[in-house]
Amino acid sequence: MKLTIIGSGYVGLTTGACFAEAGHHVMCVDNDPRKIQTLLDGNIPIYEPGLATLVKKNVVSKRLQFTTSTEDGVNYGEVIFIAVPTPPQPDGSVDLSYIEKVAREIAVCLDSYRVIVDKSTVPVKTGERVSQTIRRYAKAGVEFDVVSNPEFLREGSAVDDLMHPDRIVIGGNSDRALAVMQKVYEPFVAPVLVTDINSAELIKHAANSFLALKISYINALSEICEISGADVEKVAEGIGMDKRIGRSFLNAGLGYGGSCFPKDISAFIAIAEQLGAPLNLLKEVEKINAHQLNRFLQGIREALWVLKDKKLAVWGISFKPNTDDVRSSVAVNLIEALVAEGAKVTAFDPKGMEKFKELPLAGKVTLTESALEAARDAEALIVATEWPEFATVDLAELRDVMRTPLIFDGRNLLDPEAAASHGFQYRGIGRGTLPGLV
Ligand SMILES: NC(=O)C1=CN([C@@H]2O[C@H](COP(=O)(O)OP(=O)(O)OC[C@H]3O[C@@H](n4cnc5c(N)ncnc54)[C@H](O)[C@@H]3O)[C@@H](O)[C@H]2O)C=CC1
Ligand SMILES: O=C(O)[C@H]1O[C@H](OP(=O)(O)OP(=O)(O)OC[C@H]2O[C@@H](n3ccc(=O)[nH]c3=O)[C@H](O)[C@@H]2O)[C@H](O)[C@@H](O)[C@@H]1O
Repeated sequence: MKLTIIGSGYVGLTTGACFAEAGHHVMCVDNDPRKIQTLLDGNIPIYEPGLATLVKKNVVSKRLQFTTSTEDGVNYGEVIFIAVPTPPQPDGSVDLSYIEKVAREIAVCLDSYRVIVDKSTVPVKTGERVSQTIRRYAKAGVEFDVVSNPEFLREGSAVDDLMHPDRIVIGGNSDRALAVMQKVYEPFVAPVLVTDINSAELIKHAANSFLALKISYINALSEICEISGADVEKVAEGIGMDKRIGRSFLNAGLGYGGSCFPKDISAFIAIAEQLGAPLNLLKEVEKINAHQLNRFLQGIREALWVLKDKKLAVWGISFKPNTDDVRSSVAVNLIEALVAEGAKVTAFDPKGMEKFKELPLAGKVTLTESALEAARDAEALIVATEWPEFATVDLAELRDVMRTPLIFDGRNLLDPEAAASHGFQYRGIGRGTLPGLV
């Protein structure tokens, strides 16, 4: 099939490449000419494991192409996916202006029947507005259907998530459009759940919110563990062994970040309130998330007494491992707080430093070539992102390069006993009874 994707960012590009890999012909559109030029030059604007190979292969086989022209895209694809940003507004609700603009842009180019699919994460009832907008701006009599097909990929494992999804959700109110969508997903072996548009939109916000709720639950427990002398890692294991609960998303840490959870949870709260069915439970999830970073910072202050002019090493800048994405990264928020208190921060991230350099904060931080280099002469080391390579660092060497042996492990990545045996004072998250506590 011929498919078009409007918005060639994280979701658009990874989805486009995977659709092409599955045998479709895909045109990816973006209104950022620099992004499209980068792609036409054979470069990939994001780091995502496996993506570069997939894009190159499908460009060579001419299954994947790039353009800045929405008109070309609308003429090309039988199905037009919308994958543009849905950023938060100051009040937490979603800025839907990108979606509305694309709806108008598609409408004026429509000449014959198309299925228009919303892949961006949007509040319930957005599909209805997209449909009304297209109808208003399109030529009289032109046929189209709007479908909601939310995306569940995770950054860092996007290619695998897209090629082998847990489920595919298709929300539509027309049999004609649903039949087209079944054809789009025919090459993928995954259960398909067909719903109405509103339910599909709601599933996306509800799924992300539930995952965030799980994280906040274990983070709230981590505080009790610290006070009572229990170990949150064991508690998570014990809870997670119950199949009804599951161990995943019970990693205590600095809280959730990234370009999706923070904005999607606040968006869900806002739309629920707007519809008259407030989700106060999620307000608590947000509070716990903010409290977790504040608590961690307080622990650093208590141990170091004064942060001003102290040299602090931070390992990890990206919002999670295996991505270069630093959008709404808790690691960045942490660095910002340390810098604001006058600390001299030295940081290293395997992939996230280039994108970090685009932020004004980067001018106030020393970036290094390696994790050990960041830790040289540091008075404390803070682990902010759980890159696997940090876990295998030679602790003896680390002890040698650091000025004073303090580790604050915001992701429970290092082995506390090994750290203690190398003379470190170690503080993790919710690891109350462990040796060598700071
Ligand atoms: N990043 C992720 O892991 C996931 C994101 N989502 C959702 O997908 C949507 C997109 O997110 P990302 O891909 O991360 O955003 P992004 O910012 O990486 O990409 C969006 C792209 O859309 C382009 N764009 C904006 N307006 C346009 C227009 N009028 N015409 C053509 N292109 C236009 C931008 O230039 C940008 O390249 C959001 O709603 C997000 O919540 C859903 C699942 C996963
Ligand atoms: O809507 C989206 O954009 C996506 O949001 C998340 O994916 P992503 O943000 O890429 O990454 P996650 O692995 O979910 O991690 C999100 C945040 O939660 C944190 N986290 C995750 C798991 C955990 O146990 N503990 C924890 O603190 C991570 O450090 C990270 O800051 C969801 O997992 C995807 O299913 C969804 O498609």
